[in-house]
Amino acid sequence: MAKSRLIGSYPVIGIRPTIDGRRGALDVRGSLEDQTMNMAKSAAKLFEENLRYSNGEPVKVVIADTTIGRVGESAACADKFRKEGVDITLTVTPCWCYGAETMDMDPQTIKAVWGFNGTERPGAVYLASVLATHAQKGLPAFGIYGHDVQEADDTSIPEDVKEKLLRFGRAAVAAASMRGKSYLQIGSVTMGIGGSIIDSDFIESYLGMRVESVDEVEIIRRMTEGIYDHAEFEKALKWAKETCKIGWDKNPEELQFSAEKKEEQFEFVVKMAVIIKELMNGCDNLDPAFSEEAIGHNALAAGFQGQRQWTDFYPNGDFAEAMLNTSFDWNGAREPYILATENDVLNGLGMMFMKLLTNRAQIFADVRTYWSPEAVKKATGYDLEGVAKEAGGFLHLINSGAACLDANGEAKDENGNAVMKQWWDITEEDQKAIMDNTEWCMADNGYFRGGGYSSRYETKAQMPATMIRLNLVKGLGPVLQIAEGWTVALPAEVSDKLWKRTDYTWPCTWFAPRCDGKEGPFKTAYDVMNNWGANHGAISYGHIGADLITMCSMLRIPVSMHNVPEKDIYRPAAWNAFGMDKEGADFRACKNYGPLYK
Ligand SMILES: C[C@H](O)[C@@H](O)[C@@H](O)C(=O)CO
Ligand SMILES: [Mn+2]
Repeated sequence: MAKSRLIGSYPVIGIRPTIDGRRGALDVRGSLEDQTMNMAKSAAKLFEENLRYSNGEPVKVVIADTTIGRVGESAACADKFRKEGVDITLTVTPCWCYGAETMDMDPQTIKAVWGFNGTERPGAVYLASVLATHAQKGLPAFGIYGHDVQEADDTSIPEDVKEKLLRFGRAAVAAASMRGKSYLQIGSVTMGIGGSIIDSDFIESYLGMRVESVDEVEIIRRMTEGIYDHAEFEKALKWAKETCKIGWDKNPEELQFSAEKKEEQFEFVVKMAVIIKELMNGCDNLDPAFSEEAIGHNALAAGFQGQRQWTDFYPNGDFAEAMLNTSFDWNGAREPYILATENDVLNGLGMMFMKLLTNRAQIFADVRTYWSPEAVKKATGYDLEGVAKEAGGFLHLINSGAACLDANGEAKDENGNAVMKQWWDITEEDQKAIMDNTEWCMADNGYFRGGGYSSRYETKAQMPATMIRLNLVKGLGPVLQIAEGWTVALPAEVSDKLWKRTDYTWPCTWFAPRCDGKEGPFKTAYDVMNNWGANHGAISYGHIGADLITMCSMLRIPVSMHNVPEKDIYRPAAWNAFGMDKEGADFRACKNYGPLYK
């Protein structure tokens, strides 16, 4: 599989088996060595078998050389972990240990502690004690304590413990993967959209990333001076000509470009995609004269201005945006890029959060329209059913460009269900089905005077989905909104009527949030939209709200709105000290701890 060229380490998980240090005639420590180290090995195996980096490789896990009974062993472990690039630690124990001596004191690591629920030794008592010490020292840690007592020789991991360990692991790997990578802004503010006014301080202090910025003229320079991988471009163009189904031209006759011009624009937009890829990740195949350009911007995510100026004059960036966000291209299945359109950096970061959590391609969309049951009935005669009916209507998610093609739902799982797969599972058959169900229509001349193409598809299947929005509020800082729900499969004639009332040549997804009918932002789909923080949403396959909540607590980004069941909310133990109202406590705790990289 094609590998991305992101430079910089991926976060390593370090397991810290802690133990009661007492020797003497009964040798308490000696009696616990095997059980303690076996816990560490079980946890390491669980992580290695279930967690992957965004490049598809299994997460690397290291275990301390010895169990940790006194501070000298804590220091030796910290030293080893520093050398191994450990960003995340899990302390495990079946017994009492001396918290302040054995805890992970590294302010930069993301921490969890698993106290074995076996009553022979007080592992749970250590857990409670060391979590209190973590709170006292301003080093919040996640606590894991199994619900049911286990036999002392039981090395299995109960399901509830597994769920917390893996949620912690996925969120911590996602959060720590951002460290040291770049967000690349191509162009600048788009049509006055606030989300495209980049806030470097937020990206640096909350995410540990840096902001890179290039003017869009850099794309023209590279085209003009041939600063791109020519073989890659030829391969991309050949693939695109064979694979992209050209749709129709909706523009008035007098504004339509000639066949030659359209052909020229198609080559232009494919070359844009190759060049933006190389801007993000560099390229080993450039002419040696371009050794500077070969380095790239080490971008984990990027944004393209997308509208306007460029699009008033040049063919648009929709092909580049759509293809880079998709789980494959002319090189086959590969790690999806994150490329936001309209330079909405906040939406691009939301897409990045969910790509890192799921290793799936992401959708960028306008939260365009709420359709009530009454409005749908009036416009189409159709009575809502299923999830759309339960949500009291649905939302039209549609934006030109940066919606991954995976979202047309043409990839199928082993049972034939529509799915947006983790990128390494995408088959040739999936790729063909996805491309066969995508058209590339001429760009709307009203919005894109410079021409180009827009990807067009409809998400025809019902799939679980999560829509988020990262907002910046002056005086408060970053907040995240989360709406779990489902894509809606509307009857073709109903979808067509509604879609035709707006941008019929753009990618279209109907979305029904999970609503509860109670007063508040999740009463109906209308309330979700009416409370949404901006014009855009980032949408992922799956119900991943709980993972997002855990990851946001690691990043100290409070969650201002969500429909995740309370039982699934998992944050550092110290959050409990900030009150019983989970949302308020989250705000107070995030404010108290502040950004990780301040
Ligand atoms: C009308 C604007 O040109 C479109 O881009 C609009 O649909 C948007 O996406 C604004 O976010
Ligand atoms: Mn938009």
